Amino acid sequence: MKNIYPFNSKVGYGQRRMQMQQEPRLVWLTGLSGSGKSTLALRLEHHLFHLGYKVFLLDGDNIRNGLCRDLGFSKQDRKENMRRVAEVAKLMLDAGLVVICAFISPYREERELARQVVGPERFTEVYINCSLQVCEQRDTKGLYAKARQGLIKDFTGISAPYEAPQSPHLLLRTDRESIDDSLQKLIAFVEPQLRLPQRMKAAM
Ligand SMILES: Nc1ncnc2c1ncn2[C@@H]1O[C@H](COP(=O)(O)OS(=O)(=O)O)[C@@H](OP(=O)(O)O)[C@H]1O
Ligand SMILES: Nc1ncnc2c1ncn2[C@@H]1O[C@H](COP(=O)(O)OP(=O)(O)O)[C@@H](O)[C@H]1O
Repeated sequence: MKNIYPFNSKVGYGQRRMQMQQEPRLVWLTGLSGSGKSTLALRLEHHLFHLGYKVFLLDGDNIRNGLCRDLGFSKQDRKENMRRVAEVAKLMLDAGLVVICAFISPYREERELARQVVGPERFTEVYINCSLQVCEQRDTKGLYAKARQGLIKDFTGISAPYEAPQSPHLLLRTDRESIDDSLQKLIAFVEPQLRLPQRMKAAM
């Protein structure tokens, strides 16, 4: 790094958490296209918002419409996609927010990079596990059909790899349970992680 002089804010991280009354955390949803990432992420965001949490969702399709519109789906581009998203998520966590990320994020190495960028203690990995067969049957956007016809290259699960998490914090079998069941498990796992310790609540 040349001629760059990063500096620290005069506002401490503890002060921000107290003002926001929450533990900033990145909830990272990974899984195949059509596995249920967006469905669950949207509902989790909505639920947490109405409980009073300051929460924001970053979703692949939306981010690729702006910040990452110059990126495709080669391994290199997916890696850059993850790097940018992880850096943005870090800033949002540092500002005190709860962040939900919904990205296929097919490479273990890239998910690990995201974990390191934001700090492992603030990172919760949720594996949205749905068989390729069921995702393909759902084919909510018609992308699998196009991929099978060779109209989309590097399509995850068809012509590009998906490396499943080996020890996710939470695993949801969305091909075997209802949306409500998956959502309840997700909320029950995540929400307690967002509560400030009692002593910090008392300090406000
Ligand atoms: N080749 C290929 N492979 C996978 N997905 C594709 C592809 N081309 C377009 N799409 C659409 O892009 C969405 C995935 O974007 P992500 O940013 O989550 O992908 S990645 O994390 O960089 O792998 C994905 O959204 P989801 O279906 O919500 O996962 C698709 O709508
Ligand atoms: N348990 C479940 N969790 C999430 N989605 C589910 C579940 N069961 C069925 N679905 C359906 O699967 C589809 C998932 O699509 P989507 O959320 O767009 O996936 P992704 O964002 O991973 O591409 C939706 O049509 C949804 O209604």
